[in-house]
Amino acid sequence: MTLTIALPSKGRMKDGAIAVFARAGLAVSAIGNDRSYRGRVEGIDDVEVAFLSASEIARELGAGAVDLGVTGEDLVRESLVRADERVEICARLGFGHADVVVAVPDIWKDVDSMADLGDVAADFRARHGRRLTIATKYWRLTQNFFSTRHGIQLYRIVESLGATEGAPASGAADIIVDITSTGSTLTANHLRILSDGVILKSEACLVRARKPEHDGDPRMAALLAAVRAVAG
Ligand SMILES: Nc1ncnc2c1ncn2[C@@H]1O[C@H](COP(=O)(O)OP(=O)(O)OP(=O)(O)O)[C@@H](O)[C@H]1O
Ligand SMILES: O=P(O)(O)OC[C@H]1O[C@H](OP(=O)(O)OP(=O)(O)O)[C@H](O)[C@@H]1O
Repeated sequence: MTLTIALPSKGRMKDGAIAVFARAGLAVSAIGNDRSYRGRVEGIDDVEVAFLSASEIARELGAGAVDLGVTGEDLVRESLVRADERVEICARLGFGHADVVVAVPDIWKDVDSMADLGDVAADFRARHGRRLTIATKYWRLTQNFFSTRHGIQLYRIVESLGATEGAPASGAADIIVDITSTGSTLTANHLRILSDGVILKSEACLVRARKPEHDGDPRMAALLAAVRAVAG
């Protein structure tokens, strides 16, 4: 049986993933020309590479359609219900660092923590005639953090697929949940992370689909050992 490794075809994760594999002695090349979405690892015949987008890699790992993949932990935890039952994070790769955070307008001076935000949410309908709204593409992470972790139930998620930080200023939502690395987009949009508002500290990870046939497969053991030796 051929093992399939999914690597990012584009975007932030692509170069870092190829570089980690190269350091691990696994030289990845595209089959055919550079636009090809299939590749191979030089010198290893029964392993194939599929080039996919980072978010697709998370979904394909969850479905068991690929064996190993490199993608962001945020995408794994957002895309998959009970992610730890379906996949294993085998190594943290030391690039693609970004935090998924709860951020509020700077001018909300009295709101520093999730508890403060809970108070605001509880009063919101009485004050404004509607629920507190949160712009995000991270539905699952937001619901888990607000409802399960902090017991905040009175809010509404407004889906945002881009320029999320602009939502409070445009009136599309009151607050946001989004990914940040340098923090400059938040600052430019007059937003502030709550003191306990970091939902997840994400980075690029080597992730394995949990499949029984991997147990005792020397190819899987060798791939994991090689990448782990150079991770971080
Ligand atoms: N500053 C950052 N902003 C956004 N994502 C970042 C940042 N730094 C690291 N990342 C990581 O990169 C991932 C997004 O990468 P990319 O845009 O290539 O993925 P994608 O969602 O598959 O792309 P697309 O939406 O085009 O299909 C994030 O989910 C996160 O893990
Ligand atoms: O904390 P920072 O370093 O400012 O980075 C965070 C920003 O970068 C990403 O957006 P990007 O503009 O790259 O576009 P994208 O939403 O298409 O990923 C992300 O969605 C944030 O908006």
